[in-house]
Amino acid sequence: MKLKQLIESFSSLSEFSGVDLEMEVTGITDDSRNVKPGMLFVAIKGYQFDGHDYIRDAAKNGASLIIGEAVQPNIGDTPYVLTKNSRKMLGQLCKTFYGNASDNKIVIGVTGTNGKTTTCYLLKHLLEKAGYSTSLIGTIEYVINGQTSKSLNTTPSALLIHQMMAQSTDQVVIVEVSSHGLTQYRLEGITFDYALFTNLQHDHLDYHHTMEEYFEAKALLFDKLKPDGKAVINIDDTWGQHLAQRLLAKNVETITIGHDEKATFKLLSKKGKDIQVDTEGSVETIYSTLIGMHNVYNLAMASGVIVDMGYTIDHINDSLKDFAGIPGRFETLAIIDGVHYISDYAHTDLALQYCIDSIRECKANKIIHIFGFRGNRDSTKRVPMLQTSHRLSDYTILTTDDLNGTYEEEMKQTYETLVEEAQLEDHIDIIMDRTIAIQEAQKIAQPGDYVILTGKGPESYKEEFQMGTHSDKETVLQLKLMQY
Ligand SMILES: CC(=O)N[C@H]1[C@@H](OP(=O)(O)OP(=O)(O)OC[C@H]2O[C@@H](n3ccc(=O)[nH]c3=O)[C@H](O)[C@@H]2O)O[C@H](CO)[C@@H](O)[C@@H]1O[C@H](C)C(=O)N[C@@H](C)C(=O)N[C@H](CCC(=O)O)C(=O)O
Ligand SMILES: Nc1ncnc2c1ncn2[C@@H]1O[C@H](COP(=O)(O)OP(=O)(O)OP(=O)(O)O)[C@@H](O)[C@H]1O
Repeated sequence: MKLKQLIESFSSLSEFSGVDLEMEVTGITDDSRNVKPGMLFVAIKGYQFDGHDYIRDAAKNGASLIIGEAVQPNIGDTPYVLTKNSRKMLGQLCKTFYGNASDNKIVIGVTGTNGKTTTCYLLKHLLEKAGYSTSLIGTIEYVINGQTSKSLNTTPSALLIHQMMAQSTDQVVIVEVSSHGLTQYRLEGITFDYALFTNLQHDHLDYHHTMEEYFEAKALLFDKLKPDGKAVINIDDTWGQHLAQRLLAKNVETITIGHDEKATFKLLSKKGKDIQVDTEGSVETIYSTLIGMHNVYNLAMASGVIVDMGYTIDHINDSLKDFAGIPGRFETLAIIDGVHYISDYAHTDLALQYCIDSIRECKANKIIHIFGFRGNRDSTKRVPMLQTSHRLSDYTILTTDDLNGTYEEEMKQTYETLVEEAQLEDHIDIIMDRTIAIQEAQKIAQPGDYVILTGKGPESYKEEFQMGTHSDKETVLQLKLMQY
């Protein structure tokens, strides 16, 4: 594609003055190692590396044009464009290079602290049952045209996301939208038909610093709605209420979900797993297959979209009958000697509350909760999470999650301090080897008890443990084998 075609939609072309606009651009990358002759290289100042340090490598590899935020480096004949925001520029260029793909599909973005993955999988299932082919880009995997690949980020880089959008021949693309992705312009140039907000809870404050900053990051998704795009907001969440008010003031069509009298998709009551809803005057029941109040919200959010697309609650009920659930989201790993082993990806205080309450819904005798905190991540959520675990479960075992470079001994000391700070004395233990912690739980559990493992979900262990297993599921299945 010629450079002039690539930038013709830009409002200002002054940055490109002096550059040959007739040049052919054969590809775009922000990684010097991937530059091939004729490609355009965008230098990004990152958290780990600075792409500007690799500009000479990119030129040596044959880049036709280099774009960056630093003053012109000495790179011989290779033209250089100075821009204010390389990340944004990367998204804008990719949008045109990959054919404005999101403009021509139904694109649904789901953001919020918790429930993104679950809501996305519910949406995928309900849409496929309605006959739509559906791509999914999220935390667990990327699924494009039925082909699955490993997820690198919940929201991938602008380059990857535009490439996947173009590659997808599916009618719908569902995107899990992280606040990191939004603030890093990974979604620049992507437009949405539906944008969903599940909730905002205390998390990622190592990155966003304050809840207000975190909220504003999430709110950026709603600026990316197509002109006739719609917002779907959980207004039982106070941040959701705030967002809905803001969007309604801007005349953005907004579907509100919640118990509030004013909600467009009103939640009336929950009996067991069944949810009674009022969709603009018509009261119906959704026969859910999912446990827990949090999943009432997730299902209501997905249903809000499906109903708006013209499908009935009957369609939702028929479709839910064979919904298989989601790996590591309240997943039963095994039942050994009458003891249930559950894996859940809860990593906030409220998620833990929902998760442990869900086990109570299953009529558990005793609940043994095993979890840990990630090294070098938001530490302000640790005390409330520990207090919640101790209050709602019968026995808490603190163990290792990903250490992310923190020494195990240091994390152990952190745990000891946390236990002291939270003034917890009984029914709590610290066992740093995650596999041994699970084995110890097995020793004390009785038939009818539940052992709940939170934090890791289906993810592989980053650390090595005594049993040599690589995930909570493998550990539990190994214990089952050892038993018989
Ligand atoms: C801190 C952070 O968010 N980093 C993300 C960011 O990396 P970055 O842009 O800072 O990249 P970098 O590695 O410092 O490199 C800078 C530049 O130098 C270039 N480079 C580097 C080396 C070289 O030889 N040549 C070269 O050109 C790189 O290609 C890059 O363009 O952009 C990358 C591409 O989009 C992301 O993969 C990467 O995610 C890292 C791996 C990460 O762990 N991020 C987490 C915090 C995250 O984003 N999480 C959210 C989910 C959060 C949730 O649970 O809700 C997510 O969306 O995944
Ligand atoms: N609507 C919700 N409200 C609060 N907690 C929830 C909700 N939905 C799920 N959870 C809890 O959060 C955990 C993660 O759920 P899910 O993967 O759907 O969220 P997520 O937003 O995609 O998180 P991540 O991006 O970290 O994967 C679940 O295992 C459950 O404990």
